[in-house]
Formats: sequence, C-alpha cells, structure tokens
Amino acid sequence: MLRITPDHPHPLFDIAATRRLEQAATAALPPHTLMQRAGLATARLALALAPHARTVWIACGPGNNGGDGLEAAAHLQRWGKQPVVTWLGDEAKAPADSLAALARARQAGVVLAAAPPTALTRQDLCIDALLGIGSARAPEGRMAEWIARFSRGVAPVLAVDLPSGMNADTGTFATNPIAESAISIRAAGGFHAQYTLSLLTLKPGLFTAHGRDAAGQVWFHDLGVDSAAQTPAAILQGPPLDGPRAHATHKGSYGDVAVIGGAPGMAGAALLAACAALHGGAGRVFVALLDPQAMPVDTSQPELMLRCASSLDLAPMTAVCGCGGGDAVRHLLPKVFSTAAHAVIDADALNSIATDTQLQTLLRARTGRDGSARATVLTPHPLEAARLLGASAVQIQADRLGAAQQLVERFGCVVVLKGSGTVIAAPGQVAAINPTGNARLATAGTGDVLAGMIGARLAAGRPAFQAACEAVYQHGLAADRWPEDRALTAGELAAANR
Ligand SMILES: NC(=O)C1=CN([C@@H]2O[C@H](COP(=O)(O)OP(=O)(O)OC[C@H]3O[C@@H](n4cnc5c(N)ncnc54)[C@H](OP(=O)(O)O)[C@@H]3O)[C@@H](O)[C@H]2O)[C@@H](O)CC1
Ligand SMILES: [K+]
Repeated sequence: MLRITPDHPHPLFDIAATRRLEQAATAALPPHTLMQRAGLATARLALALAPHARTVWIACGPGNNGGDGLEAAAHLQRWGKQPVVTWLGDEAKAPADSLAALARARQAGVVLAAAPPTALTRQDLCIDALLGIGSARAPEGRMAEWIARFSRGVAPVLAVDLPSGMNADTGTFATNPIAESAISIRAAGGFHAQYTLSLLTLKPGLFTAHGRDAAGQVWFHDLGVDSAAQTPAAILQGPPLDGPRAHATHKGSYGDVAVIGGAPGMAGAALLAACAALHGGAGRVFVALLDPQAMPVDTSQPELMLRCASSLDLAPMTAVCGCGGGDAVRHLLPKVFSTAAHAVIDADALNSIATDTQLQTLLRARTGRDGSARATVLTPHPLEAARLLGASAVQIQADRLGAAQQLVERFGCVVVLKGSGTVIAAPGQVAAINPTGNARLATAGTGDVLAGMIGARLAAGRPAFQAACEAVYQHGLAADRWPEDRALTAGELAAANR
C-alpha cells in the first residue's frame, strides 16, 4: 500500500482499462481473491488512520464496492473493532463477490445495522463503500443521505476506491451538490479529514476537476495485479529531473525569451511573465509592451530589455505571447506564428485565435511532421479552452482530459489546460495530470507567471511537452511550499520560481 505524493509519477487508468485488468485477474485467481485483498487493505488502512476509533461506520452499497466494505468489516470485527455496518444491497440481486463477502462478514460476527450510528467524533471513522467505478447516476434516497452525512460530519472518511458518486475518469459528479457541499464546507474551514484508497489502479478522476477536493489524501493498493498490459489514460506527473547546469555555459546557452503583451492598463501581466522567465533561468528576456505610452525601462527589473514588438527578430527566440495583450496582440500573432522558434500562447492571444480562422490556420502550420519543429504551447484556463472549442466552460470541466486532447487534435500543439489538476497533453503523448498546486494560486497574475516559466524552459531547449510539464509542476510546488502566514502574490511567485 502506497500513499500518493507528488514525489513520484504514477500511471492512471480509466474505467475501461481497470475493468479489463479486473477481468483478467479475476479469471487467473481463485474466486473472490481480489475482493478479499481489497477488503483487507481497506481494514488495515482504516486501523492505521483511526487507531483510537470507538465507532467505525461502514456504509456499503449494492455492488462490489459495497463488497469491499463487507470484507473490511469482517477483518475489523475479528480485530475487535465491532464496526457498525449498513448495507444497501439486496441478497437476491447482489453480485457473487459481494454475497461471499457478506457471508464472511456474518461468519466473523458482523450483524447488519438498520441505521447509521449517530454522534460520530473526530476520533471515529466512516468507511464509504457505497459506490466505486460502477457509479452510474446521481445517488438518491438513503445513499444520498449517507453521502451527505459523511461530508457534513466531523469524523474522518475513508473512501473505498473512490469517493462515492464520483466519475473515476473525469473527477466529476453526476450532480454537483456533493462536490459543492464538500468544497463549501472545506472553504468554511470545517471539513473532516478525507482519505481515498484507490484499488487495483489509480484513476485520473482522483486528481483533476472536483476529484482532488473530494478524494483528499490518496492511497493506492494494486491488489497484487500488474497493470503493465494496459495503456494508461494519463500519467500523474512526477518532479522534473533537473541536474545542475554545466559550468562551461553562458547566457546564450539558455536562450532568449520575448514577452509580447501588456496592452494599455495591463503592462503588469507581461512584466510578471517576463519576471518569471528571468527567474526561470532564461538567458535574456525581452519585453514588447503593446501600450504606446509604456515605460522604456522597468527600473525594478533592469535585466528586462524593453523593445518595440516590430524590432524583435523572433526567429531564434521563444515568444511568450498574450499576457495582458488585449485586442492589440491580435495583429502581432501572424508574425509570432510564422517566425518564432518556440511560442507560448496565453490569455488574450488564445481569445484572438478562438475567433479568427486565419490565425488558426497559421497556428496549425507551425507543427512540423515530427510535431516538434516549432514548439508551441497553448495555456488556456477552462473558459479560454471553451472559446477555442466552441463549447462552454462546464463542458470543458466535465471531461478535462478529453477537452485537452481535443485541443491537441485541433491545433497540433502542446496544451496546458489549467485548473485543479492541470492537464498537459501533446500530439503522440500520454497526457499528464499535475499533482502540485493549490487554491492559493487563484489570484491575478499566476497564469502569466506560468507562461513565463514555460517560456524559460522552452528557450533552454527543453522539448515542449517536457517544458510544459516541468513548469506546471514547479509552479504548483512553489504554491504548496508557500509559507502559511504570507500572502501568495503573482509577483512574489514569479521571483520565487526556478
Ligand atoms: N469485482 C471485483 O473483483 C473487484 C471489485 N472491486 C470493487 O468493486 C467496485 C466496482 O464494483 P461494481 O462494478 O459492482 O460497481 P459499484 O461501484 O459497486 O456500483 C455498482 C452498483 O451500484 C449501483 N448503483 C450505481 N449507481 C448508483 C446510484 N447512483 N445509486 C444507487 N445505486 C447505484 C448499481 O446498480 P444498478 O445500476 O445496476 O441498478 C450496482 O448495484 C470497484 O470500484 C471496487 O471498489 C475491487 O474490490 C476489486 C475487485
Ligand atoms: K466508495
């Protein structure tokens, strides 16, 4: 059993691949083995998380997720914990594995309770074994009531395989009230500790959209099954493998970044991206502000070279384009797309592309046959992604991996779909989901900082997908390590990155 942290990459498997693995393993093992392993792992983790629990409530659903809960109940009963077990199943309809688990629980001395326990404390534990990967619709009735009880209560909750009701592929809920109630309770500072033990495979939904809030601390048990035969739907990103810089290098070794943006009233966005590129290690950073009244030098950052956009030779450069660009950036995009060696396209540049088919054609033309000729990274947040795909932000959020992949197919670029569990997708690559970052990044300018960080890595010669993955990881990590007692501002974040 493994606690999942951002320190290592992990393959993530969707429901279809998980079902294939489950089928193959079930056929190769004695009956009920997988569920017995799942139940034992759940019981062990429960005991480790709540060693002093006076009451353990195991809420079991009608399918095999409930069977895992019943198996866990048998172990906890034998270990003297006397769990309160409520089951929503029907013996006439329950799957064979679950029925066997029910029999084993009864054998161990478990008596099914008619109702959940009341007055659980922070020392106690709820085990959520209502729904796993078979979650098919919005929970109703007693199931919905029990899920609401978990989220409103103070007792820690251990979700078996998934937080019940969550779609394992997307991290969304059939109705959002569960996720929204979890988020609003957490925002109010009164949230119980939440854990999830993912079984057989780690699923993408645990790490993106509402998944991160709903799943809490994620643990994993592979049930002794090797997943190598299946292709992952995504990779949970690990840390960059950064080595020290070689001694015999100079500023030319780390490339030039040209930040193009900062229309009237929005110079700050471009300067933040430039600051981030500088601190991210770019050899030289040029800034072309789109405000004719803009200052000729930034005295607080004299390293930045402020130039007129028309005077920049972008052919050897990495253009970071769009931060605070307003509508003024639109007429510069043809030059950027046709000449810049590498490009990061952000914010207003993305909005310009969304409404201009000629720009879309030029953007697609940047991609060589090998997909890497003139590396281009698009960095939309969900609303920008929605504009690019002619969809709504809700539709984008309903399937973040799918939306990122659609953008890749449409534009042939690397795509960074920002948000909780940022998705990085690229032609011919298994997508990555970033495990770092938190809601402290929800403040103006942090997206500009990310664009500058990606630009610095592209300028240093990193392949585009790697540059994007590494920058997103480091950007989030800086937020995760931010001192509790200090406000996170984009300016400080830009200067803190590396
Ligand atoms: N088999 C094995 O070897 C292993 C399985 N494992 C475990 O099994 C889990 C998958 O089990 P599963 O396929 O039975 O699906 P599960 O998540 O229990 O849900 C299906 C049931 O719930 C019902 N239902 C659905 N939505 C509902 C709703 N909203 N409200 C109410 N009911 C709803 C649905 O009813 P129906 O739609 O048929 O009416 C059906 O009865 C997996 O996540 C893992 O925990 C592991 O132990 C590894 C070994
Ligand atoms: K569950």
